[in-house]
Amino acid sequence: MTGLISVVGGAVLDSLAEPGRLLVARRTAPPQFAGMWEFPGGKVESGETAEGALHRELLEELGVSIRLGAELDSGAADGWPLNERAAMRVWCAELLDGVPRPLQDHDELRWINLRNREEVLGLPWIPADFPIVEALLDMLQVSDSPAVTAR
Ligand SMILES: Nc1nc2c([nH]c(=O)n2[C@H]2C[C@H](O)[C@@H](COP(=O)(O)OP(=O)(O)OP(=O)(O)O)O2)c(=O)[nH]1
Repeated sequence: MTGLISVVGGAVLDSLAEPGRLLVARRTAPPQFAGMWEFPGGKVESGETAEGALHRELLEELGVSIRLGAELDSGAADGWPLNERAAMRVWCAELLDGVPRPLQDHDELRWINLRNREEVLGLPWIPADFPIVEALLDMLQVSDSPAVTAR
């Protein structure tokens, strides 16, 4: 146990097999993150698995059910560091049911084109997310698809 707060995020793709677009969400709170883009998700609750938390968060926040693909490898069991107290694990995912809507915590959702690296990285992401977004872009570029279709 590291004592870190566990956060999970979904890199929701238009297709796990042939990813072309990524669903991103603009936060409304807290003030230091309002207006910034992120991977929809949230904190793992007591008694939940990380994957279970991600399913729950995306249902609550976006009203969708998802199929999980591969986890984006951070090289650490806790995932990607967000700050001194929290780390986030991120999974690729695709929609199974529902049309994403900003039901909670976000005021806008957007499908962005993964092939336009400058546009993706030009969004005002939460600062801690930039290395994660870069790793996602790298993974999707180098892979013809198997890396995101597992599970
Ligand atoms: N969901 C999400 N949170 C992120 C990202 N990047 C990042 O630094 N964070 C931070 C923001 C928050 O401090 C924390 C996640 O908390 P949250 O507010 O989304 O969690 P939650 O939905 O469970 O909300 P709550 O119960 O605490 O109100 O992680 C990201 O890409 N997605």
